[in-house]
Amino acid sequence: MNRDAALYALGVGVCLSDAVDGVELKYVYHENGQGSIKVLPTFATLLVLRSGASGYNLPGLEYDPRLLLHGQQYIELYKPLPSSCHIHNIVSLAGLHDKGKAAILEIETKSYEKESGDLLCMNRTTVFLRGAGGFSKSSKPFSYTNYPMNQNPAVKIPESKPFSVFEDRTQPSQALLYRLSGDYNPLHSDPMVAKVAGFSQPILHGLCTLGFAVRAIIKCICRGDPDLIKSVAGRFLLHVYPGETLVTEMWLEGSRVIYRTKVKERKRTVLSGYVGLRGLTSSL
Ligand SMILES: CCCCCCCCCCCCC/C=C/C(=O)SCCNC(=O)CCNC(=O)[C@H](O)C(C)(C)COP(=O)(O)OP(=O)(O)OC[C@H]1O[C@@H](n2cnc3c(N)ncnc32)[C@H](O)[C@@H]1OP(=O)(O)O
Repeated sequence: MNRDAALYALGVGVCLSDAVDGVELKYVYHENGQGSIKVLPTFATLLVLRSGASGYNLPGLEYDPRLLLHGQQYIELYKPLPSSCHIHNIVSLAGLHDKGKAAILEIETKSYEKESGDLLCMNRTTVFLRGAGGFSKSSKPFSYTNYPMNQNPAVKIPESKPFSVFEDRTQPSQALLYRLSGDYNPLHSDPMVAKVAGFSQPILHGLCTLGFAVRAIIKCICRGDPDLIKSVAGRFLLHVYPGETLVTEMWLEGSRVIYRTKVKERKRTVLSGYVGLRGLTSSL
């Protein structure tokens, strides 16, 4: 897993503009005799891929996998992720909604460390299935959720000036590097597949964009300490093309950071959400 964690870190832009970055080198290299590298909290999103399932199969729900988009991600972290362990996942249905033009499916995955039996993290993945809605009566569209409203990633962005802003340029090859962490969906690598899905070229994985945004928060708000991250919520609002520049704006609201990520070249918001922090004691 050490190698997986380092490969993931490179995929979400660690040391992209500075190969000896003082706060990020620890994610890819263990200096000073450290036994292992530090694992980024958003590495938790990859643990979901270890469930072994290749699709979302729900009897009666038909959809075209080529039109599937990642809609939202919610993560709870219960302890820092170890750099090496075996994972046992428990997967359940957290939500299903008929939006007419689309169906929204929410899958919850709890990841346990096999050796200790400890619950490491929970991921709630929302997928937006374009063209798969309309399976219930339009007078009362079906909607089921099994989690509290305060875990909804949709946020209201403050009107005040952001507390901090961080800019990072993704590489044209970013998705090709990120996919090596295990999400091999051809939407991110194959121009023909991307065209069928409605894009002019392959798009970046939503979880890659989220990884860039959370790294920005760790740098600017957590003073480089990834263990301060308790939860992460993000809603993917628009696709990102590899090579575009991500600008993440951050606002502090108590123990939460509200954030918004824009693509600089197109001046469009692509992601927004919040990050829950633990133990942020000193004033910033
Ligand atoms: C057995 C299971 C094992 C578990 C396995 C888990 C595997 C985990 C891997 C998951 C990987 C998934 C594949 C990854 C793919 C990608 O990474 S795709 C790239 C990232 N995503 C994107 O680029 C999407 C960007 N967003 C958009 O393009 C748009 O927001 C949209 C999703 C197309 C929606 O836009 P639009 O059609 O204009 O919607 P609206 O008309 O505004 O809203 C309609 C209703 O839908 C709600 N909604 C809108 N956006 C979202 C969203 N992002 N997430 C959730 N819900 C959304 C919106 O609120 C509306 O609802 P109502 O208000 O009730 O009407």
